[in-house]
Amino acid sequence: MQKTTIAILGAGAWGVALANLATANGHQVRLWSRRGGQTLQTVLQNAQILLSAISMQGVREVASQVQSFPLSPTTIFVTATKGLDPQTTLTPSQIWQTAFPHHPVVVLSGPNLSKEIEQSLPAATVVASQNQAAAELVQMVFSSPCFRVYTNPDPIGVELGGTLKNIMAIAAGVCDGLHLGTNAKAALVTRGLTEIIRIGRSWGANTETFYGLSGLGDLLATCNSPLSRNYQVGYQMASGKTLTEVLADLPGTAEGVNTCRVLLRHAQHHSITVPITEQVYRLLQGEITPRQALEELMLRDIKPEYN
Ligand SMILES: NC(=O)c1ccc[n+]([C@@H]2O[C@H](COP(=O)([O-])OP(=O)(O)OC[C@H]3O[C@@H](n4cnc5c(N)ncnc54)[C@H](O)[C@@H]3O)[C@@H](O)[C@H]2O)c1
Ligand SMILES: O=P(O)(O)OC[C@H](O)CO
Repeated sequence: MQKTTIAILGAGAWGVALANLATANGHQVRLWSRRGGQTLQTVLQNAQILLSAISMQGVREVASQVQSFPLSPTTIFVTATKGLDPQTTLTPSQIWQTAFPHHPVVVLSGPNLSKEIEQSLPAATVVASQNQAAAELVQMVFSSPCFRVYTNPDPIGVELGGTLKNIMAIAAGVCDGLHLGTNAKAALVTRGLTEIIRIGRSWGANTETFYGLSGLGDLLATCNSPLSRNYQVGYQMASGKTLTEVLADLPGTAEGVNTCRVLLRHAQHHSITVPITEQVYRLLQGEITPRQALEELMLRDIKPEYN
């Protein structure tokens, strides 16, 4: 395929892993970090694809910085961030689309623990956009024998799958940290998926998307791997550490911590029942212990599985 010029914003674990995948395919990749190297203007010059792998806390600020520089009208935006904006509850793709209404925006999300991808272990992901041609171009850019990329027409569903599973991964870490067993973990992850779907539908996502790689796939990866920073938050809190202690030693960002707060606000505003999110929030706030969170979930009113 033709070689593409790609600007990757955010040189953290995920930005670097994605940069390596595109470089290995022969594309020209420029990586930007707020902590040095090339200027944003230089990195953006002639970029056909602008990929953001910035943590949620920086997305709005960086999107507004990018607005000050000239871009080709055909530049495709790709967002790989898994979070929700605390001020607006917008998703990262909604922020980029609002800032650049005439450009195609593609969401890249899936079961992608960066440490495994850096070792060239096999993995799959999803690129989702309402602009199919843009999604297909991004698919070509990143596909390789060890990284299989699927397209999907439901960007909000793909994005929310990756974002909401972080809260469930914190809960799964607690479950394993308390040694609650395989039955408990299966129940938690399955009810977690139900909760994700309930929220996702309120955002306009397709239910089916949550059964795919970016939903169930990412949920399984993150809830079962000690490589996940979100899982580590829950696991270490179950071992008696405070959130502050865990975050002090955590390598990189655990987006689920902030997502939980933003999501709970959204759920309360729209009267959506989110029992797992609620208990994770209270645990992160230091209001309850991991054991109390478990009791709260087990002692809820009994009910039909689906309603
Ligand atoms: N690491 C993974 O395995 C992985 C996989 C898929 C998706 N993600 C998602 O990708 C995003 C980044 O994750 P990561 O693991 O690379 O995190 P990280 O903490 O390693 O890196 C975050 C990057 O964002 C930058 N950043 C943060 N605030 C900024 C600001 N205000 N202005 C400019 N830059 C800012 C940091 O400098 C850093 O380069 C997260 O949303 C995460 O959920 C991570
Ligand atoms: O380390 P985490 O918990 O941010 O998870 C990384 C990816 O989102 C897994 O797909």
